[in-house]
Parts: sequence; C-alpha cells; structure tokens
Amino acid sequence: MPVSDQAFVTLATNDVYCQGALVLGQSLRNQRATRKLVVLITPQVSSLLRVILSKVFDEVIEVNLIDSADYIHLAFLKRPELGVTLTKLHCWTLTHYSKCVFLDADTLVLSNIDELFDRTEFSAAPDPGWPDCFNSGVFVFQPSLETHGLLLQHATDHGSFDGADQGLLNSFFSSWSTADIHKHLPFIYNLSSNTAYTYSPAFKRFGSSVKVVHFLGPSKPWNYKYNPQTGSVLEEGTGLANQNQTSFLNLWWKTYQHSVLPLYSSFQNEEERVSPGHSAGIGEPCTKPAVGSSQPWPAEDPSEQTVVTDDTPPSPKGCHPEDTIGWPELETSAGARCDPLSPPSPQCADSSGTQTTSPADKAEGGPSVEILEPSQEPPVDVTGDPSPQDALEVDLAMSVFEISIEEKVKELSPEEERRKWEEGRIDYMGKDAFARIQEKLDRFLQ
Ligand SMILES: O=c1ccn([C@@H]2O[C@H](COP(=O)(O)OP(=O)(O)O[C@H]3O[C@H](CO)[C@@H](O)[C@H](O)[C@H]3O)[C@@H](O)[C@H]2O)c(=O)[nH]1
Ligand SMILES: [Mn+2]
Repeated sequence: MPVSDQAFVTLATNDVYCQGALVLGQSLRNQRATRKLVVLITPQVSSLLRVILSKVFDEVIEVNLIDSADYIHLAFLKRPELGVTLTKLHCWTLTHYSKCVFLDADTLVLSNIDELFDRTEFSAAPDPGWPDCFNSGVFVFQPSLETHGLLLQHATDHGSFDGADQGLLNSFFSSWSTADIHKHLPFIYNLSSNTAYTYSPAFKRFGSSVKVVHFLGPSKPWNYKYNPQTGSVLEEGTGLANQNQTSFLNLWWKTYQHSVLPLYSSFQNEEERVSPGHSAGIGEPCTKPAVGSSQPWPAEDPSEQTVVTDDTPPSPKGCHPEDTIGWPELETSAGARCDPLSPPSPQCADSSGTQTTSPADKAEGGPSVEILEPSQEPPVDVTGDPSPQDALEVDLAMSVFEISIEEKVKELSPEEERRKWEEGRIDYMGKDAFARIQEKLDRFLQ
C-alpha cells in the first residue's frame, strides 16, 4: 500500500553524482519501494540529467543555496566548504512529506527497506570509523522548517567538526548515541562497502542480510571501469581491497548497465517519436532492438533480488546510418552509432526541455531491463560537444569490453563565465570559490 506522504530522498549536485542517484533510485524501484522517490538537485545539474532523473524519481526538486536566508548566504560565502552540507540540509524543507528516509547518492539498495518508516527522527546507523557517531549516508528524518532553520543556525554558529554534514548533524542530534536505542539503525542499513572486511567473521555471519551498501570514501563506483561482458569492474590500477567490495561494485554496475543505461536509450526513443526522421543519434543501438526481460542477479548477490520490468514492448529500431542527425550541432565519433552497447551520449540531448514521465509509469517498477547485445565493433569513446549553457560534466565511454563514466572538465569562454554569473549559477565550491578569486586578484595585482 503506497504511503504518499512519505518519501525516500537523495541529493545530487552534479551530473556525476546523478549517475549514483539514478542507480540508487532504480535499486529502490527494483526492490518495490512503496514510498515516493525524491531527488534534490542544484542548478549545476544539466537539463538532460533532469529529464533522466524524472523517469526514475517522482519529484526532481531544485534547491539553491541562494534561496536560503540572507544571513546563511553571507555566512556561506565565508565558509564555502559547507556548501554540499547545507544543500543536504534542504531535505528538511520537504514539508509536504510527514516522514522521509535520506540516502546518499552513493548507496545501493539490495532489498526492500520500507520498514525504515517505522522509525522516527533522528535514526541512523553507526559510522564504521567512529561508532559513537552516526553515519549521515542513511537516516530517517521528519521534514520541518523549524528544524531546518535550527540546523542552518547551528551550521553558521558552530560550523561542522568535519567540515561537512556528518559532523554538523552529529553535533546537532548529539544524544543519538545514548538516548534511544531505537534510533540506532542496524548496520545492515548502511554497510560501508570498503569496511566490510575489517570484521570478516561478522560479515560472514550477517553479510547475507545486508540491505543497503554505502560506497563511502573517496573512490566511488563510477570511478571504476566496468566490463559488461564479464559483469565485473576492471581491477588494474584501482587497488581493490577485497572480494566483498568487488561484488558490491559489480552489483552497482550491473544495476547501472541494466536499469540506468536503458533510460538514455528510451529518452532517445521518445525524441524519435516527437520528431520522426531525426532518429538515431550518437551511439544509437541500431543494429538490434533491445529486449525487455527479467535479468537474474549475480550469484554473489547476498540477498533476494527482484528486478521489476514493465510490459512495454521494445520499440523496433532499424539501422539507418543516413539518419544520424538527431542533434545537428553535435559531432559524432565515427562508428559510434552502430555500437549496440552505446546508449546515446548525454551530450546529444541538450535540447531536452522539461519532459517528464508520469508517476504512474514509475509505479510499475521502472523501465524494463534490457539485454544489450555485444557487437564486434571496436571500442568507441562516445563524446560530443554540448552547448555551453548546459555543459554536461560526464562522458559515458562505451565499448564492447568497457563502460566508464568520466568527469569532464570543461573550460568556458569568458563570455560563458560571465553569463553563468549573471544567471546566478556560481560555482562557490570550485573555481568561483573565494580562494580562487583571491588568487586571480593577486596575480592581477602583481
Ligand atoms: O559533489 C558532491 C558531493 C556530495 N554530494 C551528495 O552528498 C552525499 C555525501 O557525499 P559522499 O561523497 O557520499 O560522502 P561520503 O564518502 O559518503 O562521506 C561521508 O561524509 C560525508 C560528509 O560528512 C557525509 O555526507 C556522508 O554521508 C558520509 O558517509 C553524496 O552521496 C551525494 O548525495 C553531491 O551531490 N555532490
Ligand atoms: Mn556517501
């Protein structure tokens, strides 16, 4: 029975973290989550990713620090490191929900976790590095503007002992470790993938009941390359610590391959229906239609998995090499259009607008799992040249043997920079951070 005034909430401030949010959202749908799915985004997220997110999430909500009260805004300018922290706190403003479960975008849900809604604010699992603190990657909270205001006030008055949300939330909800054991979520709701081996007998004993894996720390699943034929991440140079970690990474990538990549292709199908004759774009899987089917989960999966598929028949697509004109302003890499493993590059679709899927579609359990057939084409890096105002930050590189998500560092021209500022799209955390501006001034004055 869906409970519409409760929601699972995540956050993605850029296109790279959006890939994580998509995997998380699809993993919740695959596990038949009965609550609404909400993703908070910031202005940096490109229009294509907003459309793709709206296929998975019931609500895609843009939040902006600039909307916060002036005193917060000013304090923030002096404390740019609190940026993502304060953004996470926006989840308390979702007052059209009575209770929510926040999940970091780098988490993966392995079985249904609806029972978390039986808990109350503020419930979280211990942090593996300091178990008297909770980890802020998974928590139960109750939206409230009052609490939101108090949290912001706390942030400006006291900062955060780790410079981010986990320190702040731990000092705000400081009685968590002692007051009420019901607020301690079991570790299986927030198992850190990279510490699963530090107490291996416990992992042997309890590992099979893990419900949420959290890829906390500096290396995220999308930093790895994945071989879609073997179904495993490529290990060279990554220093993978252990087998459990690898299994979880493989699961993340399997979800990405089977539940997220098809969203890019189905997006393109919709575009085709809107403007027939402008069919295939970059990387269109045009040689064979994709087949909707249920995909068994890998043997290493520690829990019972269900992949929900819808009954929508795959739209037949022929290979029409002369029709590869979907987005004329973009360059295509030679050969890319016929690689069956290539979804359309995100760069192809800057003109996406604000298309959404109805929540009814999503209630069915998300898009079908597609089997993408390998081809004999040589590996192709599918890249394009997006229009400046929607600069995408990821490149999806696809080949028969390798899928990778790469962060793209895009240099904007001075005019584009100025326009971004004028539109209020300021990268406080990055190149517009005060320290960087100071450096520029210093250079100028020398
Ligand atoms: O550039 C960023 C960075 C973070 N996030 C969001 O913020 C979350 C937290 O960042 P993450 O990189 O996942 O941090 P962790 O490696 O998990 O590190 C820990 O420390 C963080 C800062 O205190 C906490 O937010 C985490 O919950 C905690 O697990 C992410 O999952 C995203 O939802 C973005 O959207 N964009
Ligand atoms: Mn995290």
